[in-house]
Amino acid sequence: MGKKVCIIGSGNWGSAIAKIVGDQCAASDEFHTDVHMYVYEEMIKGEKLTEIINTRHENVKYLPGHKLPQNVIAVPDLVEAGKNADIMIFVVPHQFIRGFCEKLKDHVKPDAIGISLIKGMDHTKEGLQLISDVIKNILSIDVSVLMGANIASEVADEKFCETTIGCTVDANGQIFKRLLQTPNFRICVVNDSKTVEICGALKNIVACGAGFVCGLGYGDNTVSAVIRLGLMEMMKFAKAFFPDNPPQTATFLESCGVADLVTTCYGGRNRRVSQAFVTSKKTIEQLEEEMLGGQKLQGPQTAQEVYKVMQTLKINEDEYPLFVSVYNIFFNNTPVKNFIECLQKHPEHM
Ligand SMILES: NC(=O)C1=CN([C@@H]2O[C@H](COP(=O)(O)OP(=O)(O)OC[C@H]3O[C@@H](n4cnc5c(N)ncnc54)[C@H](O)[C@@H]3O)[C@@H](O)[C@H]2O)C=CC1
Ligand SMILES: O=C(CO)COP(=O)(O)O
Repeated sequence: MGKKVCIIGSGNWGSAIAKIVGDQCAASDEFHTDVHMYVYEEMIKGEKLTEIINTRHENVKYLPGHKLPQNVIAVPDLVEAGKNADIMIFVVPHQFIRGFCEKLKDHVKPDAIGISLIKGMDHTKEGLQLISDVIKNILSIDVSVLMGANIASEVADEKFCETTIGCTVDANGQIFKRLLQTPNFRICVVNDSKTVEICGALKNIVACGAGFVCGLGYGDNTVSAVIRLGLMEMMKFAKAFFPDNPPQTATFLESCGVADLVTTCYGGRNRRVSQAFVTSKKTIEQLEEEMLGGQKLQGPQTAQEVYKVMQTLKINEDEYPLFVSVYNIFFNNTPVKNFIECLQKHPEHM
């Protein structure tokens, strides 16, 4: 019969990954051919998005211009989509994951395994929680992560790229590799799962900084400085906030680390929208609406979550000037021209 795979999410990245998963499941005996994809129902010019996907095999809103394999079946009911799945792929904007898991609770197979493609973090009274831990704690299943330099439209175009799977159970990492690796989507599996996930979340804050300096008219040298100083803050953060899981430096050299930073700081939505935030003087909400057509930014909210946890844990803000500056620009009306000061006074140069 093969393992049943379901995809929870159908945005830009969710749809691109559905292309890969659908093709791989159709071609392999290890996996059941039909793939359920949970789709948040919307009306598009009078038609349900799920009906469009199931008849025309295209997600016209979030990944227009790409055919989805016919064995990818859009399901508007979350519980129905996840029911009976052996493998669950979570790929929704991080702000929605807790609510989704609460709905799925008690409706997933006890021996199901999950993988999170979600880049972001959750802030609770106790501090920061990784998205994989949110899923794990609510659904009581093992959860791996997949993060890398993977702009969805390029992956959907089958342009070569690499990615990183972080797992705590080696056998599960290998199942996900067999499910997801293609000639143009090459996967390295590592066991430093938490660091892989932290990289995926924090690089979005750094990309906002890259957008700011581009919008302010600085050059490539400045973007590179943002990338490097951002990476130093990411590494420090991973060490300080997850002391029980010392990060392996090598993990930052995988696709999930430096490579994803470079990709997102040059071509990602966080970089593009943050640049327009400087040049257009519009709000992030307006720009998200105008530039992304329903897709969701993760960087500003992650900056806010990271800042809140620094306050909760009484962490010295001066240790993370870039993260704090991105937060202050988005949420405290700090003029964006001040962003350069966080680079000029960075502790890395003291
Ligand atoms: N798009 C990309 O290039 C990449 C995205 N990612 C990550 O993947 C995750 C998901 O991103 P995307 O698939 O790009 O999503 P997206 O940015 O396209 O977001 C839109 C999705 O959110 C859903 N949605 C909108 N309002 C909703 C609501 N009120 N309740 C529930 N769902 C709602 C929409 O139906 C749609 O599926 C994010 O954490 C992102 O950082 C990771 C790698 C690449
Ligand atoms: O994560 C991504 C590329 O790896 C996409 O980044 P954005 O969300 O900034 O587009």
